Formats: sequence, C-alpha cells, structure tokens
Amino acid sequence: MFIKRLELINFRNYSNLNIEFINGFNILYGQNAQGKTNILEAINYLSLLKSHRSVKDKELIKWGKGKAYIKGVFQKNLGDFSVEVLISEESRKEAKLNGIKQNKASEVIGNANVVIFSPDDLRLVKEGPEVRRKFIDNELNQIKPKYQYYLSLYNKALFQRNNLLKSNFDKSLIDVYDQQLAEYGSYIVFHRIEFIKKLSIICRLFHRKITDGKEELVIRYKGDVYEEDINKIKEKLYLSYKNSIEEDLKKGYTSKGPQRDDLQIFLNGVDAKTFASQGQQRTAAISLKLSEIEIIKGERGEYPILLLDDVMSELDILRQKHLLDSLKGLQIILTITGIDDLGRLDFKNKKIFEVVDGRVQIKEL
Ligand SMILES: Nc1ncnc2c1ncn2[C@@H]1O[C@H](COP(=O)(O)OP(=O)(O)OP(=O)(O)O)[C@@H](O)[C@H]1O
Repeated sequence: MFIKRLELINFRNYSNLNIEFINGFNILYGQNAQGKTNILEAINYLSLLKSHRSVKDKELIKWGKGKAYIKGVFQKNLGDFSVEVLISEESRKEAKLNGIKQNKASEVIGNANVVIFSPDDLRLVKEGPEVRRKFIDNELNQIKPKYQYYLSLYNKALFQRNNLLKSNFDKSLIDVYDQQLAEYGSYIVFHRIEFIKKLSIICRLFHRKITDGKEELVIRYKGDVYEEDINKIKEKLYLSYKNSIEEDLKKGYTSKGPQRDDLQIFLNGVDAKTFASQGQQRTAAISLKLSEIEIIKGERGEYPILLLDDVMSELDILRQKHLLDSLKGLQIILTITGIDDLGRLDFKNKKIFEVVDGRVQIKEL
C-alpha cells in the first residue's frame, strides 16, 4: 500500500499543503521545528484517527483556527481509496471513507496501514512497560478494528473503578465495574497474547538475520492472566479484580489487569532490559518494529507505509544499512535534518522534499 497524495488545511503549522508522494523513498528534509514530523503525524492520524504523539485532537488545529482538515489518497492492490478527517474545536471529529461520512470510527481505522518508527521506539526495550504496551496496542488497533473500541471502554471503566476506590463508595458498585473490566479486558488480553505469539516467531528470525546469527531474541507476554481461551481469561480476570479489592482500597487504584501488562524481552537467555548494551537494545527494537511490518503484511496481504521519524541519526552505519536493506519494496517517508545524511541513503527511487516553516518544496540534488 502507498499514499499518493496528502492534503492539509490548518493542521499544525500548515495553512494549506498539497503533496504528492512516490511509491518508493520519500525524504522530508529540513531543520528542526519546521513541520517534518507534523506531516508524518497527519498520515498516521489517517490510519488510527489519533495522533501518535499522545496529544488531544484540538492541539492539531493550527493556532487561531477553528478546524483542521486532513485528506489522504492511498493506493492498494484493489485500487484507490481516500480517507478524510475534519477536526473541530466545537464538535466531534468527522471522518469520511471514499467521500462518504462514517459514523463509526472503526469503519475508518485500519484502512490505511502505517507503521511509524521514531527515536522513542529505539528505546522500546529500555523504557518502562507503557511504551511496550503502546507498541502492542498500536499494532492491534490497525489489524483488529474493534480493539481500540474495547480498549477505550476498558479505560473508562478502569477510571470509574479507580474513582470509586478513592471515595466513600457503595461497595456493591465495584462489582459492576469488575464485570465490565473482565468483559472488555478479556478481549484485550486474548488479542495481545495471540499477537505476541506471532511476533515472537517473526522477530526471532529477523534478529538472527540482523545479528548474523549471533543473538537469540525471545519475547514473552507478561500479564496477570495467561490463557488461550477468551472465556477463561474473562473468568480469571474477574477473580483477580475481586481478590485484590482489599489491596486496591489501600492503594486507591486497581492493581490487577491488562493496564499493567508487559512484554518480556530476552537476548541470549538474559533479560535485555537489564543486561543488554544500548546497541543490543536498539537492535532488538529494530527487530520488533520490522516484525510489526511483516505481521501487517500477513494480516492485510500488503506491506504498510513506513514512516521513519528521525531514526537514522540515532543508528550507527551498520544498523542503518541493516534497516534499509530490510525495507526494500515498501513506501517509506523519512525525516532527516542533515543534508549530509542524504548521501548515505543509497536509494534509487527517491523524491526529496525540503520543509521550511510549514511549506514544502521539491528539491533536486
Ligand atoms: N497547533 C499548532 N499550530 C501551529 N503551529 C504548530 C502547532 N503545533 C505545533 N506547531 C509548530 O510546528 C513546529 C514543529 O513541527 P514538527 O514537530 O513537525 O518539527 P520537525 O520539523 O519534525 O522538527 P524536529 O526535526 O525538531 O523533530 C513547531 O514550530 C511548532 O511551533
């Protein structure tokens, strides 16, 4: 799949942008704070209907304006399709697929498949569990259209249960939330386990290739409940909320459930978070991200669009080469700040855009 055209009106620092990409290697080049990441953010928004930067929709609207508009025209094997979103200060966002307004976000999410790789992802192994949960959730949001819906229902119920724990509450109400959390949580845990199983096989192979067979990467789901059957997950989750009520009352928050899940990562048999070098951790992160691309290909039958946000500068030459060698055949949209970096990116089919203060022009080298 690839994006042919992107149109932005009053999105971040863009008043009006119309940009045509090639099905190859697209380079957004420019100094800091010019609007390179904003373009990647807009493309990613068309895939997930939310920003990858954990910001509220309103922050995406150009300062002083009331609405922001994003449109992307994509091409996949079966033909072209478009996704449009209108984000407004006052009302709910409106999304269209092929020009037709959709009432359910799940009808729009995941049509455009995008993998975004930013310097934060290079810290996937090193950072706390929330980064790894986000990695898993973003992937599942794309391949399971209902996942984001269940996740938001879960988070709402969790927020209400936590509020109840902190207040003078009627104890019987807690059970209502325990049932809701078990219902929504079982969907989340079931799909996370299934995804991590697939991911573990693919990333092991990738990692062997990237490290010339020197390192063995093993990943494992770490959660309160591990079962294959969704009903068993539901039963066990329900029991874990029930059994932890005394502890939760003391703590003032819900101590069990998928909001605490993690991904354990081992390199040659030892915990990579604690024992691996920074370079090894980064390489493992690359293997995980590359596997994400393969999983989307497996589910959707086509490669996703790959957005690389300033990751090249954080990798040494050898890792840059391994990364780029693994990416042939994908549409890549990449941001860089240094013009010198361009020489190192040895791609034939490329288009270079210079980004200056919310304006983009094609650059011939
Ligand atoms: N809602 C908004 N309205 C107008 N301008 C905005 C808005 N949000 C962010 N900006 C501006 O967008 C610019 C940042 O753009 P972006 O994050 O894309 O930078 P970048 O070119 O990727 O830079 P870097 O190389 O530092 O990552 C900043 O100048 C910021 O002030």
